[in-house]
Order: sequence, then C-alpha cells, then structure tokens
Amino acid sequence: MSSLSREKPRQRSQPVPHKGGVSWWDSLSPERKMDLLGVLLALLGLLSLLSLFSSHHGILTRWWVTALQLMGGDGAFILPLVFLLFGFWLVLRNVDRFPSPSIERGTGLLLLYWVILAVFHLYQGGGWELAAAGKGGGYIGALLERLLVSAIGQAGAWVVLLAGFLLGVIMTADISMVDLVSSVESLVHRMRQESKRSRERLSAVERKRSSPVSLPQSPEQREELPEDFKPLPVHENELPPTTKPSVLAPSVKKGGGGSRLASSWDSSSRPEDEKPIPSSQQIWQLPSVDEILDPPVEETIQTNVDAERARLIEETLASFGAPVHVVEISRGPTVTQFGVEPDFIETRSGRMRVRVGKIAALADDLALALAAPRIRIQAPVPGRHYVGIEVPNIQISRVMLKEVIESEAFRKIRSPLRFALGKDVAGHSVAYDLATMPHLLIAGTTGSGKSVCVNSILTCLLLHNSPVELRLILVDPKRVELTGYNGIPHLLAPVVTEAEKVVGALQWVQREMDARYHRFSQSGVRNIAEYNRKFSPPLPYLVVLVDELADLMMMAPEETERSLTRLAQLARATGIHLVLATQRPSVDVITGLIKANFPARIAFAVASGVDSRVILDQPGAERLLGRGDMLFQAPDASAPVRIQGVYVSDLEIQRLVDFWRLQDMNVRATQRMAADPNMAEPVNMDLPPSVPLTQVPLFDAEMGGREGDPLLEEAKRIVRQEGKASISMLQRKLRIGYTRAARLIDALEEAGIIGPASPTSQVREVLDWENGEE
Ligand SMILES: Nc1ncnc2c1ncn2[C@@H]1O[C@H](COP(=O)(O)OP(=O)(O)OP(=O)(O)O)[C@@H](O)[C@H]1O
Repeated sequence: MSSLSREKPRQRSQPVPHKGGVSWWDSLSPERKMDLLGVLLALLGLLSLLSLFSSHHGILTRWWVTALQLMGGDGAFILPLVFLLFGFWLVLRNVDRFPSPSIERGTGLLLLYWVILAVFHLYQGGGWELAAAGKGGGYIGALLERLLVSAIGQAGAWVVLLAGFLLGVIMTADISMVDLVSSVESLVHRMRQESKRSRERLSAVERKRSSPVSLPQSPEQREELPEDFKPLPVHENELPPTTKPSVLAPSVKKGGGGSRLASSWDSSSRPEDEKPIPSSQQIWQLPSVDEILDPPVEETIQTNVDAERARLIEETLASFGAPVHVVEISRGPTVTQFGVEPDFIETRSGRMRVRVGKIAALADDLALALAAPRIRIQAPVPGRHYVGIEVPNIQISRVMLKEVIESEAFRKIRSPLRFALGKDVAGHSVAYDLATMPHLLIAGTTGSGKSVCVNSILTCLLLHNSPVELRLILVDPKRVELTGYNGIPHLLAPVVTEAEKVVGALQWVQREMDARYHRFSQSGVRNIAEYNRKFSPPLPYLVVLVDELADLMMMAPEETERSLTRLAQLARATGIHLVLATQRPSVDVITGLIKANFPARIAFAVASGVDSRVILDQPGAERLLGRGDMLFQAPDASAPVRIQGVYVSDLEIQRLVDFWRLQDMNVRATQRMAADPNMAEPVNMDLPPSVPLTQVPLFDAEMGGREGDPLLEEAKRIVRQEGKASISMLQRKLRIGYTRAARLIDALEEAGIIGPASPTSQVREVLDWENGEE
C-alpha cells in the first residue's frame, strides 16, 4: 500500500521564479504579496472602525475619521468594514470554503456600496449640505442621490436605487435573477407555511383549553386547584427529538381528488409492500456526514521532487530539439501537471516556436527519462497558454469523500442531486449536479475504479436525501456491487440482479415519466423543481443506476437501447436521471444513439486508444493510471478534465446503509404500532448485511402478479413445517413487508390451510397438513 502525500492547496500552484529579481517587493512571490496586502487591509479596516467608534483621536485618526464621514456620512463604517473583510478574505483565500473572486463580484460590491450610501442620503432628505455635515450617505451617497433626483425626481430615484440594489446582490452572490426570485419565493412560501402551522398549533391549544371534554371539572373541583396552577404545554404529534433538520413524509392532501394527480407513483401500480409509509407524522432524519464518513488523512509533501522533474523535462525536450521552459507546476492527488511554454528554435525559414504537436509526440521519451509509467500530454491546456505534461506522483494520495463534500465547490451547488467527483490536477475539489448533466455514462476496464465511483455517487445522494426526496432503482447484474444496498427505504424495489427483469424496470420508469408529464401538464408546470415549489406533497427525484450495461445490451440490445434513449431524451424535466456504467467500452455496448444522449461521460483507464475514442471521442483514457484516475467530459466543456475520483470505503457505505435500514425498520415498527398495537412486535434489528430480499420487484407485480402471490406455495410449506402461522412469522421467514404477509395469511385462510384469527392471539392454527413435510 502506498503511503499518502498531499500538499496544502496554497503550495500546489507554484509559478517558477523568474531569474534576476530586483527590489525586495519583486523578490516576493505573488502568494506572499497577497498575504501582506490582506494583513495590511485588515489592519487598516480594524483601526478605522476603532477610531470611528471611539471619542479620543490622535491627529492622524481625527483627519481619517473626518475624511471617512465626509465620504460616507452615516455609512462611514461600511468602507472600513469592507477593508477588514476583504483583508481577511485575502489571507484566507485558499481555504476552499471562501467564494472565489471575480471582476463581476467586485463590481457588484462597489455598486451595493454606492447604492446603500445613496439610500442613506435620500432617506435623510438629500442635498450637499447633509454631505458637508458628514451625515446621510456623505459625498459619495450625495453624488448619486443628486444625480438621480435632479434627473428623474425622488420617486424615480427610489425605483432606480431598488433596481441597483437587486443588481448588486445578483452580481455579488453570483446568482441569476430567476434564482433570486425563486429563492425569495420559496422563502416567502416557507414563512407562510410556518405561520400557518403555528396558527393551527395555537388554535389546537386553544380548542383543547376551552374544550369541555378535556376539563370536565365541576366548579367545586376547579376551586380546588391552587391559584398558581399552569396547565402543561400541549404537544401535538409528540415525536422523538431530532438533531438535524427533518424531512416530513408527504402528507395526504385534503380533498386531493386522487384522479386529478394520479400517477403510478401513488397507488395502483405498486404493491403495498413497496409503498412509502403514508404517515403524515413520519419523520426522516438525514445522517450526519461526520458519523458516516472517515476524515481525510494528512500527508507529507515532497517539493524538491517537482523541481528536479521540471529540470529533467526541460533537458529531455531540449535534447530532442524541442526546447521549452516550465512555467507552472500544479500538484494534484495522482499526477503533477507541469505547464511548459514552447521556446524559439532556428529553422530554415527563420526563428519560430517549437510546435505543440512535436512536444506531444515525445510523451514516451519523457516517460522514459522521468522513469514514469505513463505520461499524458495535454496540448494545449484549455484556456491556458501552455502545454500540460501530466506526470504520475511517486506517492499517490487517496481523495476521501468527506474532504470534497466539505469543499466550497460542493457546498455552492444547491441541488439535492449534487455529488462529489474528486480533485483535479491542481488539487481543487470537483463536484457536479446530476440534475444538470442530466445523465451520466461511466466506462473503464475492470479494476479502474468504476464501482467506487458509482458507490460515491450513491453515498452523496443518500447522505443528502430522504426517501421522500429521492427514490432509487439499482441494477446490478454482477450481484456483488450494489446488493449491499438492499433494505434501504430509498429503493423502489430490491436491487435488480436478473438481466431479464431490467427491461421491465426500464419500461416502468418510462411509464412513470409519462405519468409525471401528464401531471405537470394538468398542473401547469414545466418541471419537477417548479412542481415541488408549488405543490405538496413533492415528487421525489428518481435515479436509475445500472452497474453493467454490457449484460443488458447483450440480452436485449434493441429494447434496452430504445428505452435508455427515450428516457435520456425526455426524463430530465421529470426528475428522472440515469447513471450507466460498463467495463466494455465497445460500439455494440455504447452505441452511437446512447452516446449522443449521454453528453456527460467519465472514462476510467481503458486498454486502448480505440476504447477511449468510444467513450470520449478522443484518445487519452488509455494513458490513465487506474484506481480512480479519470477523464471527465462535462456536457458543457470543450475538453475532458483529468480528475482523481473520490474514494469511499466499504465501511463507510455499510455505516450509511445501516443508518437507513435501521431508521426504516423503526419507522415501520412505529407505523404498525400506531395501526394496531396488538399486532406490533419488536423489530428484528439483526438483519445481516446484503440479505437478498425475496420481495417481488414492483415491476413483476405490475406486469402480471394478479393471479396470486408467487410466494403462496412457499408460505404453505412454511406454515405446515412450523405447525402454526402468523403474519410476523411469514415476514421474518420470507423477508417481506407487513401488508404482503397479511395478504398471504388471508389467502391461506381462504384456502382452508389455516384457521381464523382468535381474539386473544395472533397465532393461527394449521388445519390442512396435506403434503406437509413430516
Ligand atoms: N478513487 C479511488 N481512490 C483510490 N483507490 C481507488 C479508487 N477507485 C478505485 N480504487 C481502487 O481500485 C480498486 C478497484 O476499483 P473498482 O472495484 O471500483 O473497479 P471496477 O472498475 O469497478 O472493477 P470491476 O469492473 O472489476 O468491478 C479498488 O479496490 C480500490 O482499491
């Protein structure tokens, strides 16, 4: 096992120092200059704030405070505050969590500053005298206020200032107007619902207080109460305390008119065992990332190796007649990228730069010189003025899922379907939103890291979504990769392992998609996000994950291709997303039609350039190192990016699966208890991992389970063998849900195999021992 090494982000990009620096300032690296500037700005901001709020001033500070007040009036404190925050930001700029700078953000902040000062000024009556007195918005605010009032009057000025404020917020927060409106809309919606709920709670308390049933005391009894008696607070729906924001299960809509919004999701097409628990009191608690995921490992850095390698690259290329100089070194977890700029050479037609193609052709010679297994040359790096030479690190770092989940790149994606992908060649975290992709194709040879990638996507989804928000269909013909997820409440059916059932599953997903479109058109909305904003209960997202596409394409190529293509073309708006993985990147598995509809693709290491072309339409993946080293082609990117995928261990997955399984069992037990306390029995928490459930997938039930339950024969055998029958026994032995076991008991009673229920016990007598085993 390799020991791990990772540099701190600040040290990853090291511009090579130019020779012959002159002054002290010039000899500082740009990084150090930014640090110094940050500290100075923060100091200036802090001193200015202290001076503004203190009454004792020196000559310098008195002059500075007067200047600030003349400039900003009552908003004089804003500028020092900005200095302080900007200084801090500069010092901490490499911490992933801080937003990245841009000209747009800076302009937005300036605009906000100006508009706020103008508002201060206008609010206090406006005019230059106010500014001269150091009041209102000072001269800066007065300038804009005067301009606006003299040009368009006071009312017009308010309108323009409001528009300027909105524009400033949009630019600073880097969001679109639509996002701003929809977040305000959802905030208002949430506040309204909250106030409605608290009003209902209040009126319930009032009702209880005034209810003659709850206080049936006679006047004499009432007199017996002590004077300071206070009734205990009344708690409706008392539930166990939750530590995290909880997600309520969909509540049944009053007068919902099932027919209007009927989808196959809700009722008819699903066997009752598989239904989400329809309890309005049900609360799903999301897992805590800290408890599920392992912390990242701190690693040591080897900076001298990079300098030595940079020298070797320059020497080797020069010896082949392609002189270059290294201008940038970016260290990632698996590879280090050396950015080289071609130098000039003398040719017969004069002085000209070394051709980029010539450098690319020397990849194998470079690999030999650097004693590296494989080298990939990106010529040129998109958006940069240099050629990227990617050399594998001597010590490869493992990118733990937790560090990417906690990065700014991940946090800034506000979507339930966001997932952590890994780190790029500069060591920056990379995360994406499956909803925007909107489907993903993953390919690579065996052992290249596909399953780890699929598991990491699933882990991210399960960490951030309850079964009310997300449902899954997992297809795993290999039977070893995904069956461990059996038993989690997000699954619409146990993991599909038989290839013959997959076509049925895909057809079911198509019907669900059509039902959702129908529902949207009746409700006048365009997509799932809009629907969930406006209606309750919300529709869950649906992710279909296929771990080996090749098996399906071998068995039913036409039907599989047709279903996948139709879903890929249409399902996005309905919240249905596909993730397909295969270890056979050949044209009969990844057909042209499938490829055309899956613009987001991940290529792990493959055997040849031809395979790489099948996935990415270009070579490159054959030079990857395996074990999570990938090329990711985003739908909107011009070229694929090299990423080291996140690693998620079996233990982490097990913790997550156990968390959801246990919660599901508890919720079901609570529901049974609420339905009929006599029937409830302690839940068996010792379900061993990866138990293959014997439930019939919902697609089977939908396709023709009307003639009777296929488990009936098995149930007959069991009751005869045990000499007694009960619902819970069948649940345990057949690993099925309560409703289905109850139906089986009814069927057994109807067939005269067991006796009727007795009022005192749930255990039934066996009447018909025919064909019984001993
Ligand atoms: N992102 C990663 N970081 C570190 N190691 C990884 C990563 N991904 C995969 N590996 C290593 O590579 C091994 C093989 O990965 P994985 O099982 O995902 O390959 P695969 O492509 O799914 O192979 P198969 O098709 O045979 O299942 C893993 O056991 C793990 O040790």
